[in-house]
Amino acid sequence: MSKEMKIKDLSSWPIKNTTRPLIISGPCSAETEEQVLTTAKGIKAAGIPIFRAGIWKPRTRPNSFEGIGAQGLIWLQKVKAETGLLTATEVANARHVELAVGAGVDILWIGARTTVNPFAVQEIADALRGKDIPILVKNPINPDLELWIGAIERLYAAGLTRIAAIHRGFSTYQKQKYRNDPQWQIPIELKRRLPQVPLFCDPSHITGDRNLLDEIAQKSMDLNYEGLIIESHCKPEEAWSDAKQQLTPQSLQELLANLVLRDPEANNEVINNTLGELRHLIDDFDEKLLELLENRMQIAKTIGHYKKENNITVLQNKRWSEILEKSLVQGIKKGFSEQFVSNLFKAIHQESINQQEDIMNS
Ligand SMILES: O=C(O)C(=O)C[C@]1(C(=O)O)C=C[C@@H](O)C=C1
Repeated sequence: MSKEMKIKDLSSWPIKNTTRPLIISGPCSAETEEQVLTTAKGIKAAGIPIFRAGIWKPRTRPNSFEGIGAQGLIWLQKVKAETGLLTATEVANARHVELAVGAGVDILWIGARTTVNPFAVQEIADALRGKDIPILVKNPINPDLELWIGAIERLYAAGLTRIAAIHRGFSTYQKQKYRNDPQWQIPIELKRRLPQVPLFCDPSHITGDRNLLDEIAQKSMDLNYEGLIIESHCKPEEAWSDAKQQLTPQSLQELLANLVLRDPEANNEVINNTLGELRHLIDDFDEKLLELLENRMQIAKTIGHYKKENNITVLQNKRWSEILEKSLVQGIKKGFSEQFVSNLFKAIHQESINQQEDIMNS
């Protein structure tokens, strides 16, 4: 179903100017009427067209602030009336949909903790049947592309056509540089599979740190994302949730002004020819890489037959450790990341194991 989904681009959203990147910003949570309206005025002054605020907050621990609830929707109505901004909020069940749509919220999003649950997504899709409101789907907290696509398909099947995706990173067990691991290959694969779905980056949730927002926002622009959803607050350090990752509308305006926007494609013959020649060289190397891998695999298969005849196990842990360690040293010297060399050789080794297993069992 994915390929055939006729999802409309951002020009179909009720916004006058959808030049890339489309920005959605506002506080993590609506806290007070004053905080919502003051932040919204800052967002308006920063030239941002869509104001976001969490009304219902799914929090990891029950003693955290879990959102102001439905009364916050009245504040969003005031934002609309006083600033003309479009409003957006998160929905996690049919009741949220009913209340948010009833209050005139313009855009909805489904959070990462909801995308993981097909029952919840289906409930939201059913509640939205017949209402083609723009909706954004955050990636699930676990790195499962199929769940992310599945949520988009459920909404599309309910008749929604203005669906976008939000990349907010993936939960990790150990604390790393970022709060949520970006795992860029997953949104890149989403773009390959569903090129028609506009993709937003959420640097606030990826980084968890306002000092790191700019590098993630820039990277997402270099990967050709269509939009950014970034949390902002009139007094970020006093925020009731996610205080470290929010920034003032003024700082956000500076961050956006510093983004370098590059063209998705070259529309100049000289550039296209040069790229064409270089890509030709890449094609040649890719072919050679596959030939080399084929030759390597021939040897692994010969070893497989020999192991079978002599009743030796497929996995040779000591030899495999030697290969990995030596390749890491050599690969890092050549300027590759440890992660890349490790992933590459693990994939090669796994394929060797699979092919030797076939030989053993044939
Ligand atoms: O050295 C071997 O015994 C092999 O079968 C080759 C090979 C490899 O592909 O590098 C494959 C499986 C073993 O676990 C170790 C290494």
